[in-house]
Amino acid sequence: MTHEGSLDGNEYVKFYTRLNSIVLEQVYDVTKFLDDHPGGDEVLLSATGKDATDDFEDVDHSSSARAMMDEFFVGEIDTATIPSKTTYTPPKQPHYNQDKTSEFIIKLLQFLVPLAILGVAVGIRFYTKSA
Ligand code: HEM
Repeated sequence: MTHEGSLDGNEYVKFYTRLNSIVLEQVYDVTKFLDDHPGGDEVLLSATGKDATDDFEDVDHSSSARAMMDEFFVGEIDTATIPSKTTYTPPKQPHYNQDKTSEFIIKLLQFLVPLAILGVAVGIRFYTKSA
């Protein structure tokens, strides 16, 4: 499960908090709450894609704030499935022919073959004329 990305084509922002021990984490999508959050959108954005438990608790949110969270609850994820590091995989490059030798030979043939045909034609004409 990704922590930031696109859901049904709409951008969404999520953070998650610890729930009973460290096995499961609760994921919240706060995209629609960004503009309405009394603490501002910047703190929410800074808490996305990571465990925001401490950030959330540090503020000492009221019980009504905690009740509001249900609205943005997405689901639970197994911490074991969260990658500790996201590795960058570059997009696949089109395959370029690194070996330029075959390209050179083709170019050379494109030049030499018509020349050879012309040579043969001239040769034939020359010999048939003299005969
Ligand atoms: C779905 C998640 C969240 C909800 C529903 C929520 C809701 C609220 C609400 C209702 C308040 C007004 C004060 C109160 O009633 O406690 C508030 C304030 C605040 N919240 Fe959140 N919050 C959420 C997540 C977060 C997170 C993840 C952070 C930190 C990264 C954060 C940081 C703050 C801050 C800094 C304030 C301002 C406190 C102040 O001015 O005294 N909130 N939030």
